Amino acid sequence: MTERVDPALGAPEAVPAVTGSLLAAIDGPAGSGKSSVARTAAERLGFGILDTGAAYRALAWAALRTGIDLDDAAAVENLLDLWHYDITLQGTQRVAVRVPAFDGLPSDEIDVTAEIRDHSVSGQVSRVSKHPAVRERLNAMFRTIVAESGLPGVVIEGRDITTVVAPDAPVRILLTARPEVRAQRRAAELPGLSPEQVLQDLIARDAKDALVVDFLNPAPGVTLVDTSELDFEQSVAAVTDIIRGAQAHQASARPEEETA
Ligand SMILES: Nc1ncnc2c1ncn2[C@@H]1O[C@H](COP(=O)(O)OP(=O)(O)OP(=O)(O)O)[C@@H](O)[C@H]1O
Ligand SMILES: Nc1ccn([C@@H]2O[C@H](COP(=O)(O)O)[C@@H](O)[C@H]2O)c(=O)n1
Repeated sequence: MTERVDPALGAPEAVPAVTGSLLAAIDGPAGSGKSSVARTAAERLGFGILDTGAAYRALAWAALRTGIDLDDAAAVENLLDLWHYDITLQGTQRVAVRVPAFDGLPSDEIDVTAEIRDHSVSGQVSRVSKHPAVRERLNAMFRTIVAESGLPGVVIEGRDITTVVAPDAPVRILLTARPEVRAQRRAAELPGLSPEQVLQDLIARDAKDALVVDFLNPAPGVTLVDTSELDFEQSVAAVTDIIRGAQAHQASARPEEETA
């Protein structure tokens, strides 16, 4: 399912509450398995998955392509006024942006699914995610996407989902692993880079991102899932078990609510 969202419509006062379907919020540092583990868990549960980092990456990609200064909050906000952003919540992930009226860019939608994972974007994305006003706009967009998804459940993953975007979600997980373990796993999918280089990059990005939000320590009520000693399947099972537990709890609480 593809959602087209205009962030300009997502001003804080216009944002629908994140209610209805079961929402599972997952945060974690770079390379902790948010995309892969959370996505597999969501698929097994029949839920949608909203990868919020993809929006920051797409915004950084668009800023780089249009030549604006990523450190200039007003310029990045102006870009948010002009772009359209699409992301799939189910099936193979597809991320697309349309940025009209910029030199050298076609006004039609561009599929950026692969390009936003490039090292050149990963290395610059923290420059757009550091702006509080940009975060507010994107957070409003995320809440709108979830509220309008019509899905029985959505897993939403990022850095500040358990604390800022959906602090009332019935499931809130901080997914983590030791930096060396994360670097080893990430290096296995990036043959050109050594684990040492990947570790340096991960640590540098986490340090920049941690200046803005805390995704290294679980907030009160957030369940810590450390996968350092777990394989992929065990990690997925840990996450799905927590979500299934919340589903069962919600189902058992519902008849009481209805008769109250
Ligand atoms: N428990 C695990 N055991 C083995 N490999 C794992 C485990 N968890 C994640 N991985 C692998 O680690 C790599 C990084 O995971 P992933 O891309 O999902 O992290 P991420 O948190 O989304 O990273 P980023 O924030 O940089 O986008 C992937 O290759 C994934 O398959
Ligand atoms: N909720 C979020 C999600 C992401 N970011 C920023 O985006 C970058 C890319 O995120 P990935 O999950 O794809 O690694 C990340 O480094 C942050 O700068 C964010 O700020 N908040």
